[in-house]
Amino acid sequence: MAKLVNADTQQHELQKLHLACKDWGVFQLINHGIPSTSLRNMGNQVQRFFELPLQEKKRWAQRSGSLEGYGQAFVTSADQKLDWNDMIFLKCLPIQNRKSDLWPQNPPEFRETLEIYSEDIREVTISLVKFITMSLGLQDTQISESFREGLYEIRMNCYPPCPEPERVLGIVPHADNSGITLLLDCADFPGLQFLKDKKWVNVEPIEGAIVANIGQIIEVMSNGIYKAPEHRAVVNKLKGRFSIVTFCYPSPHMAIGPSDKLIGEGNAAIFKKLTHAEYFSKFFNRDLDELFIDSLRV
Ligand SMILES: O=C(O)CCC(=O)C(=O)O
Ligand SMILES: [Fe+2]
Repeated sequence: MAKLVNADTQQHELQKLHLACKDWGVFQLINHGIPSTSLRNMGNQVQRFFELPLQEKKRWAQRSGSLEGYGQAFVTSADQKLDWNDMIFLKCLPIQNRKSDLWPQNPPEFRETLEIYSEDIREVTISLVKFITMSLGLQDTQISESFREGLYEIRMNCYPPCPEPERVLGIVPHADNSGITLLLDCADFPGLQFLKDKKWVNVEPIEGAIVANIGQIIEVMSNGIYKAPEHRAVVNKLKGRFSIVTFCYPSPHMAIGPSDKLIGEGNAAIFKKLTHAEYFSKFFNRDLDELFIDSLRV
């Protein structure tokens, strides 16, 4: 990530970050420190995995009742239109959370590339969250440091070309339940869109950049100053697209609630304080007719 050198420049950059987090909840990171060759390797491994024959990919298929492994997102109702999406979802950090039987051994460098990539993403996350808390005016490093022992879960998406792209979505509109999400877009045409002022806005892929968006945990910690933006993926008639999406969560020991420094003196907490376990239990038992974020309000 760009080193912020003098105090004026730093204040100016923090103000820009503040506006990006407040008005958009999403921005593109350049000069983040991960070499572009390493991003390219990761993209290549994921593409090579998805291009394997179905029977081969199924060696790492999801087990019943879990999203981890190769497969598709949960079907939540019988009349649901399915996402035009194939994925492999793997818990990457901490290392003890890895289910190595679900980590592909084909292509042969897949595992090692993913190991390196997840460590790189963790470093970027810790510094990015530090700057995000600074842009909120918080002087503590407790939040950013909690991402050092955080959870890093990677969803690799494949959106095949679709003969009738206007009739389906790659991923239906949603906000992420993460702290932040870091997305590597492997395409050279847009597919990811964010809702801004009731309109869908394309993210134009920038070679070597990482798309960062605020997740609902940072929304809660910021007491709603920053919002987890709604987004979706659309598909293309002629071209397939891959994306590599890391959901970054703070340490499970960290409570999920508005930062103490942002409440009091006329600022009431708008979200409850929950343990990590309570937050996830609420998420997995959520009422699908209600927005998850609304169930977190006081
Ligand atoms: O692939 C994309 O562009 C979006 C993916 C996404 O939003 C997700 O996996 O949560
Ligand atoms: Fe998402």
